[in-house]
Amino acid sequence: RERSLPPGPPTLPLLGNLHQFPTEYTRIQFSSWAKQYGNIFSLKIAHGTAIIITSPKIIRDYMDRHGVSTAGRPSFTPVNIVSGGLNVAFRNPDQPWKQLRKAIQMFLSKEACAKHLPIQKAEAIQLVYDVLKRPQDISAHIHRQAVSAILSTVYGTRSPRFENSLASEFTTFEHGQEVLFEPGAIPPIDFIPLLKYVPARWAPWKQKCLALRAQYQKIFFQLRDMCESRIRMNKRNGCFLEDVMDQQQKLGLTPELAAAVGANCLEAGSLTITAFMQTFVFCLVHHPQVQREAQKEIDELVGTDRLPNLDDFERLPYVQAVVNETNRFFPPVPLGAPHMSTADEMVEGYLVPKGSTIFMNYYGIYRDPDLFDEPELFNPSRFLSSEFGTKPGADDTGFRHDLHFGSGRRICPGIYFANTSIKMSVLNLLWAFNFESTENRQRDPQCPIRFDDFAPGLATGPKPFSCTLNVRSEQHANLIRAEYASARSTFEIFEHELSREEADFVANW
Ligand code: HEM
Repeated sequence: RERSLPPGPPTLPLLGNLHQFPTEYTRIQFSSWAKQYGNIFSLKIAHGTAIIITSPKIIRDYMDRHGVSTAGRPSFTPVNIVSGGLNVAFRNPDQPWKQLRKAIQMFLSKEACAKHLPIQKAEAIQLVYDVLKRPQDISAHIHRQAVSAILSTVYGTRSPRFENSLASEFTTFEHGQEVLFEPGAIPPIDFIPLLKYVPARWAPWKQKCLALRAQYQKIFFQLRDMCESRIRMNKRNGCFLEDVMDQQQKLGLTPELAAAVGANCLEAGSLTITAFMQTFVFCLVHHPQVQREAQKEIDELVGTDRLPNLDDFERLPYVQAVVNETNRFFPPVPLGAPHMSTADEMVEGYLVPKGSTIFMNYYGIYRDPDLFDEPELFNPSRFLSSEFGTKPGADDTGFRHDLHFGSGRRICPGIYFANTSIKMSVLNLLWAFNFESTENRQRDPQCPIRFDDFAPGLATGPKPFSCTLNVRSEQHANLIRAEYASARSTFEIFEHELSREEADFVANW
């Protein structure tokens, strides 16, 4: 390691720290190294450098304030193979990135999101209706809702059920990617480029990438073609991709780029929202006192004659604290998406050389005992006594509520869309159900959730868990049924291309 670099674990000749780079649960190893080497430390991966930041202040001062020189992305060959080089989150800020990001921002602006609100609201109603009918399948219902809301708004077609649907096909594809894309999960081909040329038969990672590429083309080209044929047949339903296709020339998008716009929204948006919602349910299942506190607050404001609405959220400080604590306890993208520096820069007295891969260790920040009292405990009340949940006397410089959505020029463009969906779903679920564990293992009552309850992956949440959600009263159940019946007219606009089985399902569900 060059002396000007931030400190880090001792290196071996040629390999650097390559032999120590974790192959899964990278977030845990990074957080433990941060304790040992500080909130900015470095790793040598052959002759490349990785910088790991575990401090909101450094994220603000370096990543946010030097947005241009930290906006690069390290080359990540597996993503490029799967997406044909068009995954916006993994592309350097070149012309196609600008085109894709501009188009995606059109879809996600506050103005555009106002148009998406009715279907987001209807999907949040179907979530509670689905849970009412099949309470033990909450995990599938959450996946379905997240995928279906984006499918409807982007492509104009929805997934009314999870099984044998676009939602399950996409989720299988997405899980395949997630496991493969976690830092450390495959050989370091981008640090040792020679490894790229190992033939597929000796490189399992390559075989997996090629299989995923075939799935990508099937799913996203088919969805784009569906929109195209709707436009040709004059049967538009106002979805975003129809706008993109109308402006394809103005936006300079080839048909492949147009398909990628939708693919990026679906990929970046659905798994992250799902990860948050799964974590939320998991934490509530194991903290009945938090449920009761949140329900008391909701009951006082909303009562039992109506479902909650989005405006209620601003008047429910404890529910807001539950959402903030869920993000702190396990951020959906624990290490963010790696950036790459495009210029030499001095940070906290150390050199961050041009070409370094930079990780923002949100997981480590939120588990830092210097910042949070008993960070391993799920305790929403910490957000009632300080804005960012930090302990008395802790320095909260650089904290913001959207810290875990990234930084600088690459900050997530979907914050508003995601938060709207999360707020509505959290409110509906808390209003309607009591969450109960159905697993037959004893947990420590002081600290019921452990780090190994969570799965590896880039965007991830708890490992599969068993629970059930019981409706709180017959009056709640009746209201949910009535709201679902009213939501049908919002759904119908996006149900013209359902398969016969899906149409039968809708008629009988
Ligand atoms: C809870 C929900 C979400 C979380 C936690 C989340 C988090 C993130 C993070 C950490 C990044 C990387 C930022 C960086 O590089 O510094 C990112 C990028 C991105 N997100 Fe999100 N996201 C969420 C929802 C969404 C939604 C709903 C959409 C769209 C429908 C979306 C679209 C994107 C896109 C397109 C990028 C790539 C931006 C770029 O590289 O230029 N995200 N997100």
